[in-house]
Amino acid sequence: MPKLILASTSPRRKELLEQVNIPFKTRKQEVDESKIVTLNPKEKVETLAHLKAINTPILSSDEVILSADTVVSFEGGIFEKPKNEEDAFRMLSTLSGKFHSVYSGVCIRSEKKQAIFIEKTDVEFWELTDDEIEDYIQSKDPFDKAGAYGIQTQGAMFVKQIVGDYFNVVGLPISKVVRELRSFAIYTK
Ligand SMILES: Cc1cn([C@H]2C[C@H](O)[C@@H](COP(=O)(O)OP(=O)(O)OP(=O)(O)O)O2)c(=O)[nH]c1=O
Repeated sequence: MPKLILASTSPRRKELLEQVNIPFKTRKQEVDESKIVTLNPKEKVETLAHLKAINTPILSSDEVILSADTVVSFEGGIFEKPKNEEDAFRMLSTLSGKFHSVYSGVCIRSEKKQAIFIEKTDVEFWELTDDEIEDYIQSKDPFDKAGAYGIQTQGAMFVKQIVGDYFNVVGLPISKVVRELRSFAIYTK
């Protein structure tokens, strides 16, 4: 049986694999994300997911590496994790009352083969007041999340509707990941 290695420090990605009962270990990857300067969200998540996968060593021939990258895209701009409170405020006030897209790129690789795919989910936010945004920023929830919100945490209160896979917004389109892992002979328990 091949062994799955999650090349991620994201607690959400770990939880989603646990949720569907796939056995795995984690291995830290080091990638300088600032090197990827493209404004195309699909290209960005695809390149970064690939970079995370190839920067994670395969230590035995039965290992399969899984990595992912998630960004928020709005009117030609890409929102990653906010750098500070001002950055988080800028992102959330820009997304207020509008639809944006969340893109995740996923890369799965073994010694023999590699698969890369992208998933998009559209999210509509209610109109947000400055007070509401400021209170949310004080909770510190935005800072480890692309677009400065967590749909699975307090950021849920901003979401009017979504079109597409909810789990993709959380950072891993888990049902597609499960299907793709089958072609690497990795299965749920
Ligand atoms: C939009 C959104 C993003 N996010 C998260 C998912 C990702 O973890 C994060 C985007 O950062 P990423 O750079 O994709 O991932 P990461 O740095 O957290 O983890 P790693 O590179 O080690 O795999 O934003 C949420 O948790 N909820 C949300 O609603």
